Amino acid sequence: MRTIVTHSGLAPVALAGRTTPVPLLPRSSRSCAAKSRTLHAAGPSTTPFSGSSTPCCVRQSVFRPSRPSARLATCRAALEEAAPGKTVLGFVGIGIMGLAMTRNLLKAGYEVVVWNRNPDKCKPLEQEGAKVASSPREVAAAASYTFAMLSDPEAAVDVAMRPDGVVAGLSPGKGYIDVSTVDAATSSAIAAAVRSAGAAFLEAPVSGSKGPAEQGKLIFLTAGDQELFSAVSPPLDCMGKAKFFLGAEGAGANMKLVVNMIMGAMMTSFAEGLALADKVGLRQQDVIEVVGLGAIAAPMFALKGPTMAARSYAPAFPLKHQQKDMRLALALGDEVAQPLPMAAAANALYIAARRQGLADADFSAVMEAVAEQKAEEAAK
Ligand SMILES: NC(=O)C1=CN([C@@H]2O[C@H](COP(=O)(O)OP(=O)(O)OC[C@H]3O[C@@H](n4cnc5c(N)ncnc54)[C@H](OP(=O)(O)O)[C@@H]3O)[C@@H](O)[C@H]2O)C=CC1
Ligand SMILES: O=CC(=O)O
Repeated sequence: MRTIVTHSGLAPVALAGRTTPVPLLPRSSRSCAAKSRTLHAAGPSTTPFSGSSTPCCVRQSVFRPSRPSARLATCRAALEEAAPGKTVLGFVGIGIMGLAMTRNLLKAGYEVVVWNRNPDKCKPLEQEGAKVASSPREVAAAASYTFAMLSDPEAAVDVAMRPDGVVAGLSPGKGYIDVSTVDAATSSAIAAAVRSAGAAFLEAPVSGSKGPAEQGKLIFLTAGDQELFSAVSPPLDCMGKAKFFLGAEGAGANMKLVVNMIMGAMMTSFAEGLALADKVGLRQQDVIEVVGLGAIAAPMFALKGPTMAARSYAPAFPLKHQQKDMRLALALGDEVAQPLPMAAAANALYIAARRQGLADADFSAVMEAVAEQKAEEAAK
């Protein structure tokens, strides 16, 4: 696991312009930490647990953090480092990602309490040793640290704030880690509610899809309460290969939107290339190979190219979520007057694909918004 703190170092030394390995992982997480490295980069400092310092690159107007004094007043209980056999973890949102991530926590020996809106999705985890709760509040009440992996801002707010939501089960000494992809304002609103219950908050959206989630190779883009980041480093290490602490909440959400905006535009460009190649009589497989050998080679093209050529889109990253991310990134650009014409064009294609009934297909199904219709569909 690589840990990169671009905000304030967990170790005293931070070097600008390069990253330096610092073995900082706890003994209790040795089994997961075998794959880990800890790296620190320069950045402004903050008070641990306050989440109150704002890196110069993140605008207050974008993520609207709650008042630092309020946080310091409510977040005083010390957080114990999570360890298998000692710490109960919670997980709400057992979709494609939540299922794989919870499995890795169970495999590492953690006791995990889970909840999902559709309870059927918890059944495989129950068979693997998880306890199933009847509400998000019950999860948070039973666990020291509760993770959430939910579709979108609306779901994230609802599961946190509803009467039997996560916040109702929180108290001092507990923490809430929202790993969903949401916008900074949503994350800040949830953070404020969590802190008003005396608990700590970490936003920790992930880069990496179903495969990396299954393999424990996600990249966590975290921000918020740094003491919580330290406390949950062992479980993060079980689920991921790298983790960044980026500062006050909002920075992780913004980083995730930047990364996924790039990914979304790359995918539409790739789909257009495959479609054009087909139109002019080139073999798509040859295009994939040529692209893979040159400067624009990307793991995503190598992974998705063959299935796109086969017009097959089993969902790993649902298209509706990629379109949500484009929408949120465009709103962020709007807020800070950053033109994003490529992202806007790509977003229009994802919307077109949604209209074609492909919201639940993999996001590579944006291919269908640009490619020649399949013969059987054209015949309808
Ligand atoms: N799949 C991927 O490759 C990646 C996804 N992400 C992000 O992770 C998040 C989850 O993605 P993924 O697992 O793929 O998505 P899924 O669609 O598989 O899962 C979504 C989860 O959210 C729950 N949910 C949705 N709406 C509500 C609601 N109103 N109340 C309660 N629960 C709700 C669903 O419950 P139910 O089962 O009952 O519908 C389900 O557990 C998204 O924010 C996505 O952008 C990030 C990185 C990679
Ligand atoms: O959010 C999706 C991903 O692959 O990362």
